[in-house]
Amino acid sequence: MTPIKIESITKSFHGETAVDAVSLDLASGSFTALLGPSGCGKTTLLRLIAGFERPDAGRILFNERTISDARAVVPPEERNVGVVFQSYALWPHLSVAGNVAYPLKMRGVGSAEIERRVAEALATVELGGFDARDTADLSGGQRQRVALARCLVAEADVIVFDEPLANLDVHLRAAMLETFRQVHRATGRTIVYVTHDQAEALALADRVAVMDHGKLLQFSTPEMLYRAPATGMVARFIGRGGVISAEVTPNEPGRSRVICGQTSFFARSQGQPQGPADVLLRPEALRLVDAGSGGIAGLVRRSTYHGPAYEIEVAVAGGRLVVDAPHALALGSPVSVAVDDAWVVPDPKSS
Ligand SMILES: Nc1ncnc2c1ncn2[C@@H]1O[C@H](COP(=O)(O)OP(=O)(O)OP(=O)(O)O)[C@@H](O)[C@H]1O
Repeated sequence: MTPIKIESITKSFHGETAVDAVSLDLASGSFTALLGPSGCGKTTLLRLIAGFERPDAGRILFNERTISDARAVVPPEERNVGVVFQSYALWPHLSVAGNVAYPLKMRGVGSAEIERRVAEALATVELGGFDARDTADLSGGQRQRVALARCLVAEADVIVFDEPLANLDVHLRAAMLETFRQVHRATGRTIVYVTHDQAEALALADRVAVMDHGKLLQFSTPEMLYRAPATGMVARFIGRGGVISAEVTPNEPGRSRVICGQTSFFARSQGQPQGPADVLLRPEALRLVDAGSGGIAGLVRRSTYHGPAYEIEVAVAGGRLVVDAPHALALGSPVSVAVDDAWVVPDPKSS
C-alpha cells in the first residue's frame, strides 16, 4: 500500500496561483477528501497527485519515492494510480466486462485470470451478472461502478476520485457512498476524493483537507472540522450554524467566557484567547428558552420548515444564530437562546 507525502506543492496557471504551498501527509490506506468551494484548487491538487500536472515548486512522494517535482513527473500510468472521473470515461464500444478487463489486456494477462479478476471486481462494486451489458444501457451510478471496478482490477495502489457523484441524483448518491465506503474497507487502497459537497466529505473520509484560494486551511477528522474549525471560512463552510462577533475573556485553558449583548456563556477555545473573536454556535447546542431566563436576546429573522423541525434564524448582538424549533415563529418576535456549547474560532493572527 502507498502513503502519499505532499511537500509544499505549488501550481500556477498564467500567473494565477491555483495551489499555494500545500503540504499533506496521507497515510497508507487512508481515505482523504479534498473539500472546498469552486475554484479553490482541489482538482488541480488531485491532478498533481495523479500525475496529470507538473508542480512549479514542492514535491510529491509515493512510498517515500519522489514522483513529482518541478523538474520531473512520473506519468500517471507509471505511478499505479486509478482515476474515477465525474464523466465516466468508459469505452463505448466495449461491454461492461470489456471495459473492466481493459487494463489487464493491456498488460497481457491470460484470459482465465482476466475472467476471474473481472468477476471479482464486478462483485465488489455490486455489478455481478452485468458482464455482457452494453455500457450505453447503464445508469450513471452503474457506469461509475464500472469505472471503479476498472481501477480495482488494475490493482491501483492509489485511487483518486474527481467529483464522482456530481451527475447523480440524491438517491443514487447515497447508494454510491455506501459502495465507495465498502470498497475502501475491502481493499484498503489509499483514496483521495475531490468534492465541493461537505456532507459527502464528512460521511466518507477519515480525514478532510479544506482548501480555499489554493491554500490548505485545515486537515483533520470530520469530527474535528465540525467541532473545532480552524478558521472562520471553515466554520461557515462546514455544517449549519452561526458565527457571531463577540468579546471573549479567558476562563481556564481550553475554555473562554463569551460576552454577547447583555449575557455571557462559555465556549471551548484553543488556549486562552482574549478580545474580539468569532464564535461558532451550532443549532444542536442551542435552545429557545423563555424570554428573561438568561439566554441571548434576539429577534426572529427567518423561519423555514426543514423536514421534522423549523430552522429559525435569530438576529443577536454580533450576528445571526440558527436554532431548530418544533413550530414556526413569527418574523420579528423576540426570543431568548440558551447556549450549551460553542467554539471560539482561533484568530489567524495569534497562531
Ligand atoms: N488548465 C488550466 N488552465 C488555466 N487555469 C486553470 C487550469 N486548471 C485550473 N485552472 C484555474 O486554477 C484555479 C483552481 O482550479 P481547480 O479546477 O483546481 O478548482 P476546483 O476547486 O477543483 O474547482 P471546481 O470545483 O469548480 O472544479 C481556478 O482559478 C481555475 O480557473
